[in-house]
Amino acid sequence: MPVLSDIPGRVLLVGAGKMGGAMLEGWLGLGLDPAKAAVIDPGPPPEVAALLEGRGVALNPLNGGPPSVMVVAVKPQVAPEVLAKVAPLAGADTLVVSVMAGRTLAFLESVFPAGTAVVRSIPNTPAAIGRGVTVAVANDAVTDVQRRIADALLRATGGVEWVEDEDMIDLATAVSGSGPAYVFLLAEELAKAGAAAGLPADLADRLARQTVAGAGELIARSGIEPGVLRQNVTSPNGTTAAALAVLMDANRGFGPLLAEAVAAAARRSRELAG
Ligand SMILES: NC(=O)C1=CN([C@@H]2O[C@H](COP(=O)(O)OP(=O)(O)OC[C@H]3O[C@@H](n4cnc5c(N)ncnc54)[C@H](O)[C@@H]3O)[C@@H](O)[C@H]2O)C=CC1
Ligand SMILES: O=C(O)[C@@H]1CCC=N1
Repeated sequence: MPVLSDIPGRVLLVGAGKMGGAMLEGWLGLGLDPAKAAVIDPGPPPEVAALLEGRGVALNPLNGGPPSVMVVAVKPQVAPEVLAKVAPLAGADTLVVSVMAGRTLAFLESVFPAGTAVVRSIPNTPAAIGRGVTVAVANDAVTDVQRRIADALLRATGGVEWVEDEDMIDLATAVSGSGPAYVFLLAEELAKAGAAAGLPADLADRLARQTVAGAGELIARSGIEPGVLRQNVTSPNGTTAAALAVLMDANRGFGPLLAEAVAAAARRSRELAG
């Protein structure tokens, strides 16, 4: 696997918000030369602006020649307008890596010259602490070397799963791309339920956060399947069994609710294709 310091030429990041900023931080942390990175963004958030200034990464450079990689991390809704402006900066050998939800390989190929190498991917926000997971698909123009470069850039924020079938990206968006929000909602609602049941609200909040964080870490570190970890909490006819009878209800439990949520997110991803 190439290390980031080996990437030839420049890496141009278009859109350095939550996701683009987290990726850039990961790249610089893993050895990408700041002089070989550049950002196009009319208004990056203050913490990203500070990172750019602190590390000497060029913001909105007027020249520099075609980058070897252009990473696109603007909102999918503004993609046509933004890409119309930045596409001319790409050269024949530029690899385009998109992290935009919904925007398809066909859309991206329509914006850049025929034959442009394009990777469509979907990361998630634990990328900010190097614990993200990204699912990626490459078009036929992507060379082996370019795929390894894309892999190294995406892997700077966590794991990477490559798929061959682009339809999997909409489904992955609904599971891992949006998934952190489902887990954060669980922490919010668990705290609320605890407070409603009579715990002091601040204690309920601390217990819920620590429970979600600790349970996630246990999955990560133990390597034990979530179903087995669940059973390890569940004493026969005990308190957990009483709660799970509600949460695992075939009609109104987590199962059917999450299936509906995942289907809604995947549908929205397909709508964003534009
Ligand atoms: N936040 C998330 O959980 C995930 C986001 N994504 C994708 O990442 C992309 C970015 O999302 P976020 O970082 O959350 O949004 P964000 O709003 O934090 O960042 C977008 C950035 O684009 C910049 N921007 C706006 N107009 C621009 C222009 N004309 N040229 C260059 N930059 C411009 C904004 O100033 C902002 O810094 C989206 O396409 C989203 O679908 C993908 C997976 C997860
Ligand atoms: O909500 C969204 O559209 C983006 C994509 C996945 C997570 N956030």
